[in-house]
Amino acid sequence: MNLKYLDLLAKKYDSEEKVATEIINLEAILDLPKGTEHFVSDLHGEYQAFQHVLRNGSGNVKVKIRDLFKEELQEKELNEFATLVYYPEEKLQLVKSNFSTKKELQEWYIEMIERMLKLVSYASSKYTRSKLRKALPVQFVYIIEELLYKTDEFKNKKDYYAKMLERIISLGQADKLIIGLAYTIQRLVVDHLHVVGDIYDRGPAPHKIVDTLINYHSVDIQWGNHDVLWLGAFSGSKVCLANIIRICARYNNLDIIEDVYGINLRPLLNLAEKYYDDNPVFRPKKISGETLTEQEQLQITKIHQAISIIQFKLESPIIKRRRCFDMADRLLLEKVDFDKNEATLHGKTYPLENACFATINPDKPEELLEEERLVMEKLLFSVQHSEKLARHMNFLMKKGSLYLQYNGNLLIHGCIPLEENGTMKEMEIERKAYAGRELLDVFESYLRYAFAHPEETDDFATDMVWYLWTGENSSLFGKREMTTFERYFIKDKATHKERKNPYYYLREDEEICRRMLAEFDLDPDHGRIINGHTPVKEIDGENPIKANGKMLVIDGGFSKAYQSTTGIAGYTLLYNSYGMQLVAHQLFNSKEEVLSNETDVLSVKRLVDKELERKKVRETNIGEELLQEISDLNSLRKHRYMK
Ligand SMILES: O=P(O)(O)OC[C@H]1O[C@](O)(COP(=O)(O)O)[C@@H](O)[C@@H]1O
Ligand SMILES: [Mn+2]
Repeated sequence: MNLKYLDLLAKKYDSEEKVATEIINLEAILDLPKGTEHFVSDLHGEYQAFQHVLRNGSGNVKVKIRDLFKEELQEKELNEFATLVYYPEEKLQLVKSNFSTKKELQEWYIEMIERMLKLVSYASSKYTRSKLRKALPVQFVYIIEELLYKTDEFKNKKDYYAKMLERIISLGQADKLIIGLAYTIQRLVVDHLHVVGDIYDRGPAPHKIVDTLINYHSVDIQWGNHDVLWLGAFSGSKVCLANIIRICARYNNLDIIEDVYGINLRPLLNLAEKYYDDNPVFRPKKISGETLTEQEQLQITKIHQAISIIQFKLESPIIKRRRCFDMADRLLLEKVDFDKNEATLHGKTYPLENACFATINPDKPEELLEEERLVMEKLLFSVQHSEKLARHMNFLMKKGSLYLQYNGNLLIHGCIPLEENGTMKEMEIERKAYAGRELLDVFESYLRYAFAHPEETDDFATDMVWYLWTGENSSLFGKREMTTFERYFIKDKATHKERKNPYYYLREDEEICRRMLAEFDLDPDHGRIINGHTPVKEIDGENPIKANGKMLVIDGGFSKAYQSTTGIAGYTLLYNSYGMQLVAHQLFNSKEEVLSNETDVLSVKRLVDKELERKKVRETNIGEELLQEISDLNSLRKHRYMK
């Protein structure tokens, strides 16, 4: 063992007793049941729905409430109490106005605080006291601990506890205590959160999701193609930047760019006003509940066209300079006959609809107008100087990766590109062929390089980030082509098809999933692959549990825009010491609805697997780290203290 390291360790544990105490503590933790993991994916800016799933722990809070109180409370009371735990601030306001006397309110407070304490105690039963302490609201740690650990066998302290509760109320602290306890409960029911990609795009508040994650006690992220698009823009890729603005315009979310991240869209708007007019296919999508004036709609429609054309222009030079991307068939502007207004794709000629090509020079279709070039320069400058975006993107980098092996499972947003015959698909990058895990590692190293060098905007690494968004071999995209251009301009739906990588049907095959797990050094007998990215169409009877349980697809579509195709409002997954459960969530409208109706959004659980023996911390990733720490401490003990 490295002596310097032992010296360092000896500073922290400077007596034999301290070493022994820590060893005993860590060994005890190893035998505790494994903490609950919570998996979510494809949040797509749906902050409120995400909040709801977090707050109810995918139904876990309700289960615990039921376990504890089903004998003494009616269904209605159980629901009311659950709502108080999910949304304490709002619920307190609603309830308090119902009481006519102070006494009634006081009794209610006492009852709620006692129930909450019971729930905290139950939800924390598999944690150490020290871990629970960290989850308690700091300002009330002392009081809560006193109340939680009241061992009042001799009834000596009865008055003492009653007095304490009374004083909490009379000193006006009851609301704060209830709120603090509610958040403690939310935190205790989930030990660790995995976000399997696609936080950004389509929905209105991805930034609020990221802020929530930044404050979350324990989380990791597997980037989705949409997240990588934002990372790409921040890393200097103008084509990624054009894409994020295009998608925000399409879904009427430009305020994320302007108001949230402080990026000035005025230059783009000026350009758009100059060259574009109304165009039905570029009108912002209408998601229920939103109202826009005609003028606002028109403005967005123009911006949407301006940025889409810039995007298509920016794609061409990249495709040309990066032969290994093998995307020549996506040089779409070159396939257009601007006089006849038609395009020839794969030997077939199609008329173009909704044309808006005023800024295109037919002889050099990829060339940006000077005005367009300047707009993009300015946009990139503000993107790279937005403090808030920097904070959010840095967080995505710090907590994120392309894939993750965690407690025996493989978490990945999209796919592992495969050939039809099930072998790993190769891609040649800078004269070397990569496939499977190696390919993903290479992708990730380019992304990290691009992010670390935002001033390099046209280098290979930055282009590669765009490839991760849209390239055939991208593990995040997993389709042969992205037919954005065709969907805007060609009527024939056959051209809109995006052919999926064979992975998407081969993943039904257990043997293939086993091989992929082995590729990532995971045990095929116990591991599973957890995917997001492709909405599971419950409506059509699609099953999210595939390959005999080796493959779980949890994109049920938080995205409002996609709910009509999936029929539900998202899947999440829970993995506790007893096994794994898939949770299907019914449509979530708003927290106001939950608060007023007391109806929790229905969550249907499906057992994926039941552990024969309760899983312990010892068998987890954290367990492995603890075992290493214990072995280090034992060395310290041997070499420093046993003389
Ligand atoms: O529905 P929209 O906004 O047009 O987006 C469609 C595009 O989104 C994609 O599905 C990628 O987004 P997802 O990762 O959410 O599937 C592309 O394949 C497709 O071209
Ligand atoms: Mn995706």
